[in-house]
Amino acid sequence: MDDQSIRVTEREALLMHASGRPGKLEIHPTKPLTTQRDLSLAYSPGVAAPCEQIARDPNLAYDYTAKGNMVAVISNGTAVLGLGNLGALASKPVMEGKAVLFKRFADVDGIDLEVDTEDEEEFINCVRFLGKTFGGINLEDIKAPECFTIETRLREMMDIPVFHDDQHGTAIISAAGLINACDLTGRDLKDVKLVVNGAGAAAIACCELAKALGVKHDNVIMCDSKGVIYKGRKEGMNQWKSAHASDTDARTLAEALDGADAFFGLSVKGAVTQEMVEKMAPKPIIFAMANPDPEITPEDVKAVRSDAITATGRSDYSNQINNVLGFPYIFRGALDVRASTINEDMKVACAHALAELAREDVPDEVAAAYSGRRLRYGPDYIIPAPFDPRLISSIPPAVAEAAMASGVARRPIIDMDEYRNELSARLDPTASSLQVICDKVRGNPRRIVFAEGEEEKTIRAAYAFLNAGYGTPILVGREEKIQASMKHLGLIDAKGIEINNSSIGPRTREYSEYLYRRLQRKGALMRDCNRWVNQNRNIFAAAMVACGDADGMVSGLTRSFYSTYDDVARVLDPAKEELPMGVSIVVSGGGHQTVFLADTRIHETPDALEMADIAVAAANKARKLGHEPRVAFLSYSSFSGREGGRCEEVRKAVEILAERNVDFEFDGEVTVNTALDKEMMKDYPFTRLSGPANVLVMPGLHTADISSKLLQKLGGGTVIGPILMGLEKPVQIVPRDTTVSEMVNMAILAAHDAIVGR
Ligand SMILES: NC(=O)C1=CN([C@@H]2O[C@H](COP(=O)(O)OP(=O)(O)OC[C@H]3O[C@@H](n4cnc5c(N)ncnc54)[C@H](OP(=O)(O)O)[C@@H]3O)[C@@H](O)[C@H]2O)C=CC1
Ligand SMILES: CC(=O)C(=O)O
Ligand SMILES: [Mg+2]
Repeated sequence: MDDQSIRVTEREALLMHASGRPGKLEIHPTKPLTTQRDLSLAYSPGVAAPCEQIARDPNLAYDYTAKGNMVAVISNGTAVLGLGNLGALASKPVMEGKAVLFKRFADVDGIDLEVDTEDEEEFINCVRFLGKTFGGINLEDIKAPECFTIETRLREMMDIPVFHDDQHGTAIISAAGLINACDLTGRDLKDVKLVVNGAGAAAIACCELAKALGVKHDNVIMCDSKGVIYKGRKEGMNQWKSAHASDTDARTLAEALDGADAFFGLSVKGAVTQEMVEKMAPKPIIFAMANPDPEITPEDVKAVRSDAITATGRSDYSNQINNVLGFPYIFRGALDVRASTINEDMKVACAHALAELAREDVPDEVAAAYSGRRLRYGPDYIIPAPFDPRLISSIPPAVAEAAMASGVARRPIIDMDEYRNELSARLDPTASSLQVICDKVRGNPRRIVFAEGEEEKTIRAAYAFLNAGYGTPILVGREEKIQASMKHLGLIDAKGIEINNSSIGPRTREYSEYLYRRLQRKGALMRDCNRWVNQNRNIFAAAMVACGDADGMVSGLTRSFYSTYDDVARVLDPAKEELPMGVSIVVSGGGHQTVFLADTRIHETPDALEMADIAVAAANKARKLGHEPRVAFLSYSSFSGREGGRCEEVRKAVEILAERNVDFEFDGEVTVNTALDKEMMKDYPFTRLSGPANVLVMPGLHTADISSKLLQKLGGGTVIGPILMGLEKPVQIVPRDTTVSEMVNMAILAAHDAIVGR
């Protein structure tokens, strides 16, 4: 794996799938269902009205139901990744995964359906009769040759796009990669000698699209498990393989690869050896796309051919040729024009759009996300990376335009620029920004000390932090106890974790002296400092950070926030001209609305000046995470003019900010329902806020803390934080009910602060 690789263990993957609500999906209603009236509208009797309308005009299903944004991911589990025929049920984790990728990358509502039959006819009937429910059908992991007949017949029968992702998704991405790899190695597609290993769903489709783009039939050799598919071969053949049989003397993959320019691996792990690669033409193009393990690893290629361009299907190497770059965006474009099908023109348009995007200058936000990697068009960057936020606004328009031009769009898009804007707004910038943060930390690993190092949750978080490549975790605690816990937890290969016992650590004396210098005139004796450093793990950890032995610290699992914070405050000061405070990020609406709440940590009853400072710091944080801040100072009334009490204090904060000439919108005092509602805001046409607020400055800590926790417990949103800000060194204090993932996230945020400053 390359320097940026994120390693995950089997155990971590199982824990992730089993934690909380099992699996990766749940369903959220989009309409309120709280009152009798809601029920009467959404269900009987109200629901009769849309039913009757749709019975009269089936197109209205797109207006009155979720059909138009819903894609079924359907499999029978006969070719699960490269793992073989695992059956319908065992394919469910992959299908759930594809469904969440639809949502994450293109805001398409994916739902997985596992159909328990290997009988073609039964499968076809099942999908066909379910078809009315969906705007599109994504067939997945169905083995060849049945997949060809199944898809062809369903496409004939159904009036919505039916797309076998392993065929066409893979074909589109590999074609985009091939176009660019040829460009970089000075080859013309018509001269490329291509070897395809595998003759199943993915391989046949990749080969067909490559030929459609200009690769000559006579220049392609396809192999399957029995070797080269040559003209006249009888064994293990079918009509789809026959169409690609070549006139060649080569009989083995090794013979086929001798002198070949390019290789597509769509077969199984380890099918290619270094000796085979050695015999390929200069600057060979090697796409080893079997999942999860490629036909040959990039390391093995590099050891024998430093001139090769390599790609795999995995996210932990450069050049990921995986259909995740295609299916979310292809369906997005197809659904948005209500395409009746996904045709060749749409696929070719998608391949070209991907290839072109990789050649464009990579904007800072994307470059930051992959810091450490060379993200300039070249051998290590032939195809956009999956987290590139430009994909959503670049690929669906190309697909939609091709659908319109080829006459399969049932609702053409009139204003393409407007459409691009709508597409960008579909992605929650918080998710992309957090990804940027994670990748930045992986490119600049840091040392993070976990004060409660003997706790199982902490040990698991440290292990995950290490394995994901974020840096070196330091656990404060007794070595034997931590080692025993690691053994009990089955955490192997944890060599990169450091353990530091506060009472016998090599630098304990320096830490005590440091503390004494700070506190000697504040009533502390040297022996107090010795005792604190030896016995209080928060003080010890904070001293490590203060003395430069760690870049940041995480604690909070076993004690209340305030007792942890008080310990830390004995060792570390607020940053110069900054106010220590907490910001909680609330992501709701299925990831489509993000608000920042502040101060959720420190100031019990902030005065006007403090509220103004809190607003500035929270607005900066929002901006760093990709949101243009609109700050609302909250209260229980809107622009009431009430004198005295909190309302007046809040209004004063607004006045202070007005005098400061800040570069973001703000206003108040305002109630939270007005602040978040464009319509209610219209009652106050004079307000400085041009849209719903996304930074909410709370009038006091009680309301801040209670509302953020209520949102977390009852609101169905995700609450990140509170993130502690304004200390001279990065410290994060997690809530006692934190999860391992949240703890890792906090460690990442501490590491990120250490890299970029707070
Ligand atoms: N990176 C990506 O985006 C994608 C990657 N893939 C990967 O491609 C592979 C195939 O998937 P898919 O087409 O859906 O599966 P299929 O079951 O349809 O096809 C598998 C093919 O692999 C061939 N094969 C098996 N072992 C060997 C071998 N040792 N040498 C040569 N060929 C062999 C089989 O040969 P035979 O016909 O003789 O049985 C068959 O033709 C998987 O590893 C999958 O993960 C698939 C889709 C997307
Ligand atoms: C990526 C994918 O779809 C597969 O490997 O089957
Ligand atoms: Mg697949």
